[in-house]
Amino acid sequence: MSTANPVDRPGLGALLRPFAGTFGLVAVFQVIGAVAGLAPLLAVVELGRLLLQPGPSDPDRVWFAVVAGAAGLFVRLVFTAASAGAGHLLDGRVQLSFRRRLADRLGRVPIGWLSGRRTGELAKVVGDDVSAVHPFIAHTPGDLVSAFVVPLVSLVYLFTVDWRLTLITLGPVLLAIALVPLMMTPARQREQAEFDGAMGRISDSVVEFVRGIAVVKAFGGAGRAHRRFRTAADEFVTTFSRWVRGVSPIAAGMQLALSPPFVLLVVLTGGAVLVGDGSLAPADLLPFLLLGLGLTAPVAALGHGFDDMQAAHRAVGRIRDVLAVPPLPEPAQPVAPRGHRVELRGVRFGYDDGREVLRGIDLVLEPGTFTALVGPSGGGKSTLVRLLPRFFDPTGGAVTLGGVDLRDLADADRNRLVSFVFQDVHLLRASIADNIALAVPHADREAVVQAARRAGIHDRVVELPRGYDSVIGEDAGLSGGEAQRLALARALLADAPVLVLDEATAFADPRTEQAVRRTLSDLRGEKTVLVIAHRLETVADADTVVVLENGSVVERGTPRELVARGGKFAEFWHARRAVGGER
Ligand SMILES: Nc1ncnc2c1ncn2[C@@H]1O[C@H](COP(=O)(O)OP(=O)(O)OP(=O)(O)O)[C@@H](O)[C@H]1O
Repeated sequence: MSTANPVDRPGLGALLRPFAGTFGLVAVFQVIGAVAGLAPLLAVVELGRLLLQPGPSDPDRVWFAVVAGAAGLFVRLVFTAASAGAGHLLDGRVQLSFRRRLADRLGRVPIGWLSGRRTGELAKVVGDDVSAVHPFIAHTPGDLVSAFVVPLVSLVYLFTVDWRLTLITLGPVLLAIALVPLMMTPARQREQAEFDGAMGRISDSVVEFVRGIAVVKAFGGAGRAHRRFRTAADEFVTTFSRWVRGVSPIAAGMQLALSPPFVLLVVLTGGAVLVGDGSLAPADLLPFLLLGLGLTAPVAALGHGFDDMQAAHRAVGRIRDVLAVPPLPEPAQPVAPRGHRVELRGVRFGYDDGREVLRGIDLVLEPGTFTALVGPSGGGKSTLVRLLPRFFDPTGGAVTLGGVDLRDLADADRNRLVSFVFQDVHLLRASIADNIALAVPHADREAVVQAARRAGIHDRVVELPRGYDSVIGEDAGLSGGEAQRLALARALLADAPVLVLDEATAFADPRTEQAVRRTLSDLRGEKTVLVIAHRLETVADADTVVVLENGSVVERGTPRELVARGGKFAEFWHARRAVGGER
């Protein structure tokens, strides 16, 4: 249910713009360091020339060459270290900024979007994906810049020595570049796409298998699950060999062309011919042998770290996807609610697939009333109740609270007025007491215990080794139903006048069912309750029953009226009665 629209994705350039100055500095340092790195090579060339020439050599010039070479080496060390240091500091700042932006965005996206994602998926984006950007920021720009500048400077120098041998020295690089288009033919691209697809299918089948391992083991489907993986792996082998067959001759050709022995062979052969016919001084061959090897660096640099770059590119894509999720618009000037009457007017809603799940709902929840929502599975009940705490905004119509559209209400007002208990309860790794007192952090222990009692979870809590101080996930593991009752205690302590809940599993434990039902009926008149009801007792207690089918309200009225009417609700009622009034 990604709501990310590619058009809204912030570009990498926009994300990195605030750091352009530092990027520039890193690149300049790197260039100075890399160019200075040529000095020792040129010093060796100069020394070669001086020492090889007939007669005694000028000691001043020899010393100058040695000192210049050493100075170049020193400058190279200082500037490369400065560039690496600045690059890593920059990386730290970029990662911090990405994480801040992600945290800010995640704090403002619809709760419904968050609850539709696995925690691990978002943790990966904020953690691993941001870290994967490291080579992109700290290494690649500097490496690439120097990989191009150094050969360029070398080429200029070599041209001044002998243009013919320069062209010969460029031969291997040109050969490698000429092979690049062969990597991009439609056939190669098709093979690459098939390869990526096969990789994807393998990881999907592994994830599916691992995720479902408990179910697969319990239902004895291991053979089938393994078979999916085997099929994906077999298919991968075929695709992989086809890909390798197509690409390896070209890759090998490029590697050969760029390899030092081949470059040396070309330079020596060309040099030998030119020296042989007397048009090149033997000492002039030296710079070509030393600098010629460096000319292949840019092409090799393009290949090196390619996987890291690709991984970083994909990671940035996922970061941009999250940053592109439209946040829930916040009112510029929040309007204060008057009371807490809830009204849904012509509410329509569809998830990202575009299918309408709510098709024009009109519903009023008067303060202090108890409304039960019933209807067939998939009718839209959960979607409807989630609109009240603004998990999503309706795509049409409006939900108002205290006469104010939820979109014009300050978050704090909404949170003060509406609390909810749904099935996907999130508990913090904190004490039971802190979890219950989430919305009221200063609540005293007595109030916490009172709320827990009303939610039917107190007896279970005191059984735990450290009672209310037991830390969830460390001292205590709670069942789904227990977690929901804890969430109910949280909601009761928050004491919001509107309570929205899904009773599906809240009452799973028959021992506490009575207590919770009693609490819910105690709330009559005190709170506005909207409950997705699964039990006849709950429905029977309701002031109003609303039957939701296929996204529309098909019946509404008191339970008695609806049974008498003999429609959908009466059908539901009699069917449930027939199975003993249970779910
Ligand atoms: N996050 C989602 N993304 C896309 N479609 C969804 C999402 N959640 C629910 N739906 C679809 O919306 C429709 C209504 O679902 P909803 O959960 O609101 O129904 P429900 O009446 O609460 O069903 P149940 O009683 O089975 O919980 C269903 O067709 C469902 O497939």
